Amino acid sequence: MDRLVISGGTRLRGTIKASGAKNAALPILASTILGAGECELSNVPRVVDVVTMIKLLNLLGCSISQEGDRVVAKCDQLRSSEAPYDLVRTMRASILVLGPLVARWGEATVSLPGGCAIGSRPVNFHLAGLAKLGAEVSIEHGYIRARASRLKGARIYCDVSTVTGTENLMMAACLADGVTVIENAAKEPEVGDLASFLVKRGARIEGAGTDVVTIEGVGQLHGADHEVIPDRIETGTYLVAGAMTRGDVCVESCRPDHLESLTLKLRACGVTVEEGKETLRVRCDQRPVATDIKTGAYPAFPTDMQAQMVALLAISRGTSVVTETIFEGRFMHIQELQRMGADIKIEGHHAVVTGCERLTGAPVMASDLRASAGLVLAGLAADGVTEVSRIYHLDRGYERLEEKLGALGGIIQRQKGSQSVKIA
Ligand SMILES: CC(=O)N[C@H]1[C@@H](OP(=O)(O)OP(=O)(O)OC[C@H]2O[C@@H](n3ccc(=O)[nH]c3=O)[C@H](O)[C@@H]2O)O[C@H](CO)[C@@H](O)[C@@H]1O
Ligand SMILES: C=C(OP(=O)(O)O)C(=O)O
Repeated sequence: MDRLVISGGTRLRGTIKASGAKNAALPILASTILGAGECELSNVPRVVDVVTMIKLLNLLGCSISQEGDRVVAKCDQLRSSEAPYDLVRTMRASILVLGPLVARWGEATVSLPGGCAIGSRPVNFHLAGLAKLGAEVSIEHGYIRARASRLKGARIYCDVSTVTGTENLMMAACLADGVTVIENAAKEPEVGDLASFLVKRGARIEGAGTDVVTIEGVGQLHGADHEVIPDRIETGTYLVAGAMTRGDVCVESCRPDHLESLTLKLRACGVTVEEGKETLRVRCDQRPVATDIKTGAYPAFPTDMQAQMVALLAISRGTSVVTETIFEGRFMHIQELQRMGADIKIEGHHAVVTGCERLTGAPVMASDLRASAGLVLAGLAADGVTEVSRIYHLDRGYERLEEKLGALGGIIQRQKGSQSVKIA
């Protein structure tokens, strides 16, 4: 298994470009099932989750090819309506083929996503919503089975705002008879990006990006071209890296308006943040100061940036309270940060972080995608060498991470399998 070996203590400086958003590209790719006609997508990140989604769609009968950041997709016929456990267990977002398959082909068999290191992640709202749209839904032998000769528009209220749940139901409703209204819909920018793509393909959707989305079903969707929005979590990760290493980092081709909850908190920590139209630059020449963080649904502070901010607060002046409200098991990075000298106590869904002057490099183990990112940032700011193992989690969602950090002056190398790397 690959590991990252990081020699900490270098101030990161320079400019890098944001990649396309994984969490927008995945539902957009899944939505290609909804109609015939070629779709050309650009700014698609080259990450393992995208490769997995393309593999799954090809298995179902779509024809998808990727070259660089461009993907050409066509879905004229279906070979299978089953998303097998082997693929779904590696990527929870595979659940996103459920709504499109039922809507276009009348049936779907999708493995229930496996357990995940960030807590229980039920899909009950996806299933209840599909049932409201008239699908017959059951769970058999670990698989969700859904059938409907034609879905029918309905009013769907989600008790909790769910990102992939909203996306699944919005896609399904595009081909339903009549009007669907999703209430307490997720407002994340990735939901809005999916809706823009669907509208280009002939869907009738209003209100995406607000908590009430209205979809009027149409007979079919056609092909369209689309550029995926920049990845706000990847952007945020590099900004926090700049701040933690007392550096000067600029991320280009990003969306500052999608990152306001983060830039507000970075400023509260004493970091200088400059916003351009499509750029964000952070500068920090002293120890950041403590601030409290509470994760929540967009536009609140993203849970996907929590681990990275905990790493920053671990070296800040003062004590911060970090409250995780979305996933109960999303503090796995804390135990590893403690191994690097961080002073953090977990009290239920709060982490009390008392900043220390310096972290010290150590071997640490990644438990999920953003926990891994938090550990990499801690390693960049720490004294000495940090080895982050199980980085297959990182590869799910960060494109060319070592290359981008290396371009900023970070000393970071990938160690393949049992190979050992010496860092001067
Ligand atoms: C591929 C993708 O876009 N992943 C993102 C998506 O995940 P994902 O869409 O899985 O997360 P949700 O928005 O669904 O989860 C939000 C909350 O709702 C709960 N819930 C969700 C669905 C359901 O049927 N029942 C239920 O109880 C979850 O347990 C969680 O507590 O949003 C999360 C929250 O911003 C992010 O961390 C993930 O990066
Ligand atoms: C949790 C994440 O992804 P997923 O929902 O695909 O597990 C993430 O992107 O941080």
